[in-house]
Amino acid sequence: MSVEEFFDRVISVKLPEDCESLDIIDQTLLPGTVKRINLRTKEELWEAIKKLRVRGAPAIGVAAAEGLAMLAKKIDTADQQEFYRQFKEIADYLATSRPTAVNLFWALNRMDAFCRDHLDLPVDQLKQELIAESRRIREEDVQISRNIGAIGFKIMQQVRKPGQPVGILTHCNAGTLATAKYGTATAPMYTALEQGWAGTDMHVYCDETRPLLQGARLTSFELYNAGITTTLQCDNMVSMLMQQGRIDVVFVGCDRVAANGDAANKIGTSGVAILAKHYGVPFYVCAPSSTIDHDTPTGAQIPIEMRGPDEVTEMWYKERMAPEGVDVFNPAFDVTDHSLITGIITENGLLSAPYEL
Ligand SMILES: CSC[C@H]1O[C@H](OP(=O)(O)O)[C@H](O)[C@@H]1O
Repeated sequence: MSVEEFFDRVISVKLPEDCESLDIIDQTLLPGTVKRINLRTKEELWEAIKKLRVRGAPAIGVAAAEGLAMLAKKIDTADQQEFYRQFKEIADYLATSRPTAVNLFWALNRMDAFCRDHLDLPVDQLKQELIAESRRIREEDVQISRNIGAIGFKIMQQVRKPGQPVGILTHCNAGTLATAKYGTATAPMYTALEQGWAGTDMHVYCDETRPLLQGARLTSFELYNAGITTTLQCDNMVSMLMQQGRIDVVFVGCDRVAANGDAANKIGTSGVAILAKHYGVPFYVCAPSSTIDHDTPTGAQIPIEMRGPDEVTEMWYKERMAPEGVDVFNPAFDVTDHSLITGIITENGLLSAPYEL
């Protein structure tokens, strides 16, 4: 299967030409079942984001933009003010689905601003323009990933030991499934393939990423199917991999970068960063500039989504693996201090400390 065929198979969000629904791969069923579902209402889209059927900061942004355009097309009025009232009501509702990934709010705000700036148009024409704007957000995300991939591929070439595949560790899924196409943390790997590297020129170690196992279910699924040498490990095995010298570089995605460079990403990322610092492994955050939140001064102000206990105690087990009623701590993200980040790879270039974003 070619890289392009692979992308076509796993593209996570699609807005069909008729714009009657938003079609997503239900990521909660992966890797065992690749099933596309058609979202037609704001409630279905909200639930899909909340339950991580569509997930990953950039993919959530694209889904929100294209989903909002799809829902706006169904608003039944010719009056611009009434159209905007209903449009804004949908956007505000979608904004309540998840709190941490800033791309959700960035995309909704961009669509809202576009709508307000074009309210002079007849409603039917405005609907088409909103669809076009949402597709621009998608295409921009593809180009953003390409730019991140090009920078990350250069880093891979720099850290590769002679005669060996470059050892890469990643946490969670910041791949094709989390974006419009190339991923962010995986963009360097896919770029390497497009630049003629063989899958055996790199060896990617995927953290399973408890409790929702995005690394096991999604990243290893993506990379293994793309023909890249892939190893899956439990999150508590990272130290040994680094101690054995197997990891040359860490690439992770992110959900929000604060103005001082602190980065929120999937829970467990900050631990990886601390280990990388200890073992002298370069640690890069791959961040579309839309993920950088200039209005949030430090990581301490980033809202961290807290999720339910079942994801920890019983979601993946035949029997409960903890006593009924035990208290469970289940933050979906943590914040990596900027002092632990070697560089932030954005579509506009590689940012290094001190971060003044
Ligand atoms: C391309 S960044 C994706 C980012 O989003 C993931 O969170 P979730 O699976 O809860 O949506 C994770 O933090 C990834 O790094």
